[in-house]
Amino acid sequence: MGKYTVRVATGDLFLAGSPNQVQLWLVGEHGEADLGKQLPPLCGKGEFEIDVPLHLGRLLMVKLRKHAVLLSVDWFCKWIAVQGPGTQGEAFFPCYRWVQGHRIICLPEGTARTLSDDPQNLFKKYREQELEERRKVYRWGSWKNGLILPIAGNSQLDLPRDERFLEDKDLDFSVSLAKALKDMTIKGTLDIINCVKGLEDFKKIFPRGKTALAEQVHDSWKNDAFFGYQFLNGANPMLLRRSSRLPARLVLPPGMEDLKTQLEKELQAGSLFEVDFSLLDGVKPNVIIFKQQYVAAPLVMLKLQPDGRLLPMVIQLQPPRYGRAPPLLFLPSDPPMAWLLAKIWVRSSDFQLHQLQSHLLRGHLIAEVIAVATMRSLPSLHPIYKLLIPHFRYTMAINTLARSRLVSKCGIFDLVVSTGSGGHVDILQRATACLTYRSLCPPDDLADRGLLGVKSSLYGQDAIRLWGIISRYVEGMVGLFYKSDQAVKDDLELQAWCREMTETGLQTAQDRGFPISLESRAQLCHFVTMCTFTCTGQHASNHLGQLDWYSCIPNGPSTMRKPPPISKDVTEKDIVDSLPNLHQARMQKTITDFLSRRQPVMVALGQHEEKYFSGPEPQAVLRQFREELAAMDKEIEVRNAVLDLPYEYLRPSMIENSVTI
Ligand SMILES: CCCCC/C=C\C[C@@H](/C=C/C=C\C/C=C\CCCC(=O)O)OO
Ligand SMILES: [Fe+2]
Repeated sequence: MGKYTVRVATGDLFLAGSPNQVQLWLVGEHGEADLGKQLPPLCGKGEFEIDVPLHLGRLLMVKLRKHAVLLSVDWFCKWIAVQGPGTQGEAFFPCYRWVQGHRIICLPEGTARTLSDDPQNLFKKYREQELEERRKVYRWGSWKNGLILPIAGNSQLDLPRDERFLEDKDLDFSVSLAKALKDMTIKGTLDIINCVKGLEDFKKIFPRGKTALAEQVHDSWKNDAFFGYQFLNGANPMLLRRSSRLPARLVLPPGMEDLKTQLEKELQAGSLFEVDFSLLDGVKPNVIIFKQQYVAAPLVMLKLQPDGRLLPMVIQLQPPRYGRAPPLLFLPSDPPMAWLLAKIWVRSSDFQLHQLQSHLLRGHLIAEVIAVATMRSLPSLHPIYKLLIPHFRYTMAINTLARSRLVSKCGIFDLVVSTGSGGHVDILQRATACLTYRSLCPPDDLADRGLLGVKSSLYGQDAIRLWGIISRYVEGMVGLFYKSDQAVKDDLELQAWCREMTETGLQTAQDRGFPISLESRAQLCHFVTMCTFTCTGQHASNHLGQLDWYSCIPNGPSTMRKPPPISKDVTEKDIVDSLPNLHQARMQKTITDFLSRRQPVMVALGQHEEKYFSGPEPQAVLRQFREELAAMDKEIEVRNAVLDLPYEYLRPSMIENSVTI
């Protein structure tokens, strides 16, 4: 018994408060005290003192219930802190979610606990009730067969309120989208008088890139070294791989002996690389306003020069077909327009696989599976929940928007992308079928692609560096709560979480290397590091480059309006007639600029303010994480300062703490 001081923190945004009164209970190990209806939770922080006649002992949780006389108004509660007998300083009860309706909400004290950390089962019932409720609220949906599962819901309003954009994000997204679409409409009306007769006209109509790098793309996109560089450090660094043999599909017609000799020489030297777009082979192209669009499935062979440049050696635009003459091979020595059109076809193919496989699937959709599986399987007391929850912010919301407005029927893909109107779903299904666990873990992925130690792969260097920092952060936290491999095996909540992700969310992905159980602390750390990296660095490295590399339409055509060339007799008009028309180009630029603009409402990696963990040790681990991120950020800044083409997409200060756009 004694005097307790209670502090209540409401969300900072305007709509976070509520006029409703809130009833509080203090739950200790020896008893429970009803504090009655205390201050209405207005914005900001509230505090009150109260005498409690009972001996509560150590405080385990705070319970709260909102009372509405007339109108129930949701309240965003950040946290509650209590000081008094038995709290050893101030006990902290994290919440960081909306309090809705009149249900009693239980907020356990912030110390992370696995089931084995609760030998008296003081929290067992609470954990079970919380998960039972979460499974009702966070339900797996289904968008298309053969894909990993999304959250159920067709719009943000179908999502749990905790997953929807808060008002600042919502306002920024809506206002900037409306402005972008307005600008597109206004400039689009001028397109009636504009016409693109030559490639330079694209530059006149879309004069300036929004960044210094975008400006360089506008100037240098035709250059072979620039073309090769993009496979290392461009918008889509996920397809390049070192050749271990000449690809079977690369049939060299007679007269190409020199090329064969050069390819073999590079192969023997270990400097031959390839980018194979076979995943696009046979994808049904879109028809846009009754006009057939076109898709190809190129193969590019490149050589890594001693100076670090990656130069294209040959482009094959389509795979060989049985019973037909070998496909034409395009060479740097070909007539300039023919070679340029071949490169443009590769760029358009890269746009398709980048946006669908590298960005949407391996960034957005995997992050969503991680988020939904966690919300369905780990209670808020669990250390892995506390570790991962900051990396889920807005992901379900942005993906629901993508499914309803981007890859939906009559969405952006149908309107302006050559793989729209169903081809995009086919590509997602094919990409899902070959999605491996190793490919989501840069140390394994880069090893498998022969990119470890390649100095000109800045993406690779930064990805490995960031993976290491995240890995140490995860190990630091896991080490606090799991003292043996057996403790990992014995954690039934953790095992259920892993299985829910792999078997349900990822749709029996154990066939592709994903674990369905966690047998050791090392395996747990690797898995949680993959989750954290995917929600942060993986998405950022495939999202941020759009602004730089796709603002120059010929460098990333979202569609092609003529079939791939079957001769080298190519004119500039053939190229212009193949590229997106002005309306398509303007829409592409509008959407990619809108999506990839630097987000004003943004939490950078590791910089979340929410305090989910109580206790000095987890805070120390988080502090160390932030120090390592800051060091990496500074070193990238110094490195980039002397580079003609700076690589920024894995700079910690540029990486969002979750997938939010
Ligand atoms: C043409 C670019 C396509 C990029 C697709 C890749 C990943 C998904 C993207 C998320 C987008 C989410 C929502 C988009 C919402 C609205 C776009 C405007 C459509 C409209 O005008 O209705 O990653 O950033
Ligand atoms: Fe994105």
